[in-house]
Amino acid sequence: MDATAQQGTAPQGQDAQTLRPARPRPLGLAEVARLAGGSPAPGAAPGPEITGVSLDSRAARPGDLYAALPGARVHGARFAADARRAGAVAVLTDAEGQALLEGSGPDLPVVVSPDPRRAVGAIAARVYGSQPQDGTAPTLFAVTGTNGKTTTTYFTNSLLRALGHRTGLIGTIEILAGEESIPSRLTTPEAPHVHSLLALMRERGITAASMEVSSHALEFHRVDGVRYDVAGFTNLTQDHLDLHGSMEEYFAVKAQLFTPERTRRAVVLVQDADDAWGRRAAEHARRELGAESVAAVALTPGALPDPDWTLADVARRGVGHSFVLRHRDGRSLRVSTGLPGDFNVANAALAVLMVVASGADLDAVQRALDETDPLTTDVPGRMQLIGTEPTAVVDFAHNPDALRRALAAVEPPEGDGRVIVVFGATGERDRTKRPVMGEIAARHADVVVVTDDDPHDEEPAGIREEVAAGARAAQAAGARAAEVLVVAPRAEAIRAAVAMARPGDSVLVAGRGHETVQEIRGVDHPLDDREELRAALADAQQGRWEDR
Ligand SMILES: CC(=O)N[C@H]1[C@@H](OP(=O)(O)OP(=O)(O)OC[C@H]2O[C@@H](n3ccc(=O)[nH]c3=O)[C@H](O)[C@@H]2O)O[C@H](CO)[C@@H](O)[C@@H]1O[C@H](C)C(=O)N[C@@H](C)C(=O)N[C@H](CCC(=O)O)C(=O)O
Ligand SMILES: Nc1ncnc2c1ncn2[C@@H]1O[C@H](COP(=O)(O)OP(=O)(O)OP(=O)(O)O)[C@@H](O)[C@H]1O
Repeated sequence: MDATAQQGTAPQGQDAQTLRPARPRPLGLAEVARLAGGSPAPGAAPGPEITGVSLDSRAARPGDLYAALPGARVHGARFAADARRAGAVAVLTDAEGQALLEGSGPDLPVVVSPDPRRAVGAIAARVYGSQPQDGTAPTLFAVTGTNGKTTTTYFTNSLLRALGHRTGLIGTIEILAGEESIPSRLTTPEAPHVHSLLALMRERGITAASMEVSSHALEFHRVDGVRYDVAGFTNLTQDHLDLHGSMEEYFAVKAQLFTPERTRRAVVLVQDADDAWGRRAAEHARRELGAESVAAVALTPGALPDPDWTLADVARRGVGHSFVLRHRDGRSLRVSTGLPGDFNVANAALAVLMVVASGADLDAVQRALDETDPLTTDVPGRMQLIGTEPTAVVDFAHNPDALRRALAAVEPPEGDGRVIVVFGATGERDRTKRPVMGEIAARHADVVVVTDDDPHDEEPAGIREEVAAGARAAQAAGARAAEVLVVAPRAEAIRAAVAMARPGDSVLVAGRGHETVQEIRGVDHPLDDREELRAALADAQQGRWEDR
């Protein structure tokens, strides 16, 4: 999977980078310097007021402050001349950037800050007026956690719409700030885009918005200057250790969202008594925000000693589930979702309780749930059912926990069908999860077909081998898988899986979900798992007819 894949159906040229609110609030450089905790560089002319912010020269617009940030590969100061050509009127940078600009930099006023990335959010919030305290800003929901963010934001949005809101959305699949879908390149956009989108939503009369907040977003200050009305925590399991180094650090970054600076209220899911991260998230949120501002949710009995809400009466309803949410004061809600997987029970519970935490009337929420079934909304590439004989599902599971749960969700009910899984691992990202995912596949599937995900600049065969090694080791230790195959390219692997499948089997194509391009050595190749799976199923069907 690759969060940078382009999606959506917006008119050409519209994306989070180009959309800006119509009425920015011009800001003088002295104020910029104050917000940045820095100072205008010696000798800099007072400079004009800024009307926008960009941290990428390629997205700079006339009147912008160009934030020239130190990057992993290069310092943004190297692109200050490009930003100026695009119309930027001032530069915000650090001491290293200032040194780079001296002599060869463009003739623009420079504000020097000890930590310019940290300042961008506050400046963008001011210049775009993204969250004024006059009641015109949309009620804002954030969802964080390793898995379930996209699904939960779609559920939240759908329920809010059922309650009569005009809604906005910012996430991995798309951005909705009006009628059209805007392509999304990141799960959480950069701070200037977050603030400009929130301001745009306000201008467009959107009354409630949900957004995904990734750990990258918190680490890179992308949501600084935003205060949410309700923040939700789905779960924490292994992912992104390449960025965070350890689970402890990963948790610490996520926990930042549950502080008074960033949210008024919180809803935290705790899976079971072994869910140490969920418990810690609940304790942390209660400590930071006050117990009365936190709804801690026990998804199973004993998950928490003192839950605010508990989940009860979970029952299958079609491919999905129905369940009841009970508050310790006796209030309750009947909820159902048509999306498969026990994890979608958790996502649905979180969405409903976030809306309740925002102040929605419980009876109105119950009516909306009963009358419009809002949690049966489609979520592209998330447990998306492509065929029924065999059961053929495309899912975005791209880390160990998600893969394990997605495999459990496609288990044939009678137990006589097989589970066939096709998946790979992303190049240049968390290598430690490759053998772990291989092992999980071998333990929960009968046939494992290892293939490519987004290799990026890494050698694909090596990635496949690391995944397959985990599967084979588990197989040797007696795991369920009868076969472990390595097939590339991915379209071939999908065909191979479908060719093997009998009508009672399940085929899960995991890892890429809604994505429509595969990036190999800097080149995007069109590839949509849903189309490939559909085509393979149609061909197999045709073959069966011809054999008759
Ligand atoms: C690993 C990571 O997150 N990197 C982020 C980081 O990039 P970087 O430090 O490598 O930047 P760089 O290429 O060295 O460039 C330095 C600076 O020069 C600027 N620049 C660069 C070139 C140019 O022509 N003009 C220009 O202005 C860049 O905008 C940057 O500010 O800073 C950039 C902006 O300052 C981010 O856009 C970039 O995110 C990249 C695009 C990315 O792909 N991030 C992914 C991993 C990500 O954030 N994913 C999470 C979700 C993950 C998940 O849950 O699965 C997400 O929220 O999407
Ligand atoms: N609550 C959950 N717990 C565990 N796994 C989940 C949960 N919800 C969804 N999943 C699995 O994780 C995959 C990704 O789901 P979703 O896109 O909703 O999460 P996400 O947090 O937005 O992921 P990403 O940040 O990578 O975009 C799904 O396709 C499914 O396999």
